[in-house]
Amino acid sequence: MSMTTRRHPIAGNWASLLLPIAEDDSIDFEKLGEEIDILIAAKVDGIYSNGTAGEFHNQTEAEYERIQEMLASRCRAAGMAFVIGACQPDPIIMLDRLRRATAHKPLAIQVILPDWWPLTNLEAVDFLHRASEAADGIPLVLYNPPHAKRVLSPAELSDVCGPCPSVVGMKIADSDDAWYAQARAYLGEFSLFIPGHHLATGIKQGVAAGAFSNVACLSPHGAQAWKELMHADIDAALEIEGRICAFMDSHVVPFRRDHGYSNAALDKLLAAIGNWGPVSTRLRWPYRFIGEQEAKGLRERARAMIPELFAQ
Ligand SMILES: CC(=O)N[C@H]1[C@H]([C@H](O)[C@H](O)CO)O[C@](O)(C(=O)O)C[C@@H]1O
Repeated sequence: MSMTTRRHPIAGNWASLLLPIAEDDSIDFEKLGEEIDILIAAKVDGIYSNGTAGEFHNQTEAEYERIQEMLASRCRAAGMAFVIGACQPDPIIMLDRLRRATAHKPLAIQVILPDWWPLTNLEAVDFLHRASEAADGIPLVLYNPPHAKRVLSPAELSDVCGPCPSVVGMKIADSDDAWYAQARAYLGEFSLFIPGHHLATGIKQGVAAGAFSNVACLSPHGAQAWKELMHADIDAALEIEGRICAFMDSHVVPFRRDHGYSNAALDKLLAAIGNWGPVSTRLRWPYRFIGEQEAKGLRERARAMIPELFAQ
C-alpha cells in the first residue's frame, strides 16, 4: 500500500470515555449516558472507549457490550465520531471484542499487542493480520503505551504495522527531538496520536495527527479550543502547553511518582478537577484511586494556571 492510500483522516482532540464507578464497584450506566451527552455537547473531535483510562482491563464481556452499545448509539444519533477500544492483554478475548466492535461501525478500532508474554515482530505482524481480517474493513489504531510489555521504536512500529494495511494509526508516547526525527523518517504514512499535554509540540514537529488526550479528561471543551488554536496560532498554543505541563508536573504526576497511583487514577483525578461531568475519581477494585477532596483542592489552582482551558 502506498503512502497516499494509507493516510486516514482520523485526527484531533479525542475524549476518553471514563467509567463512572459506584460505591459497590458497579458501572453506573445512567451516569455513563450523561457523560457521553456532555462530551458530544463539548464538540470534541471524537470520543473513544476502552483505553487504559476507560478501564478496559477490568470489566466483564457483558459490560464491554453495554458500554460500546451506549457509546455507538448516542454518537451515531448526534453525528459524533467514535472509536472503540477492543484492547485486551489476551489475544483471544481481544479478537472476540474486535469482532463484536465491528457491528457498531466505529471510525476505527483500537488494539494493543497481546501483553502477557512479549511478542516478537513476526508474531506482532501475525496478530495484526488476524486482527485486520476480523476488523472487516474498519481501520485499526495500534495502542502501544509506555507501560506495554514491549514499547516499540518508530522503526519497529513501521516494521510491525507496515505489512498490515488496515493499521492506519498509532497511539504512542512521544519523546525528544531524536524521537521526532525517527517518527518523521519511519511513520509518515500513519496518523500518530501522542500524549494530550504534548499535542502542540507534536503538531509543531509535523508529526502528530492528534491525541487521545489527558487534557480532554481535564476539560473536553477547553482541550478542543486549545487544539483549534494550534492551527490558528501555534506559538500561543505552545505557551499554553508549557503551563499545562507545569500543572501536570507539580500537581498530578507526583501522585504516580511518589504514591504509586495508576495512569487511570490520574486521568480520573483530572476529570474530577475539571468537574464537567458525573465522573468521580473512583476506580474499580483492586486499583486505588485518589480522594475526591484532592480534586476539589486543585480546582482553583488549575483555573489559575491554565484559565484558557476553562473559558466557556
Ligand atoms: C498523557 C495522555 O494523554 N495520556 C492518555 C494516554 C495516552 O494517549 C497514551 O498512553 C499514548 O501516549 O491514553 C490513555 O491512557 C487511554 O488510552 O486511556 C488516556 C490518557 O489520558
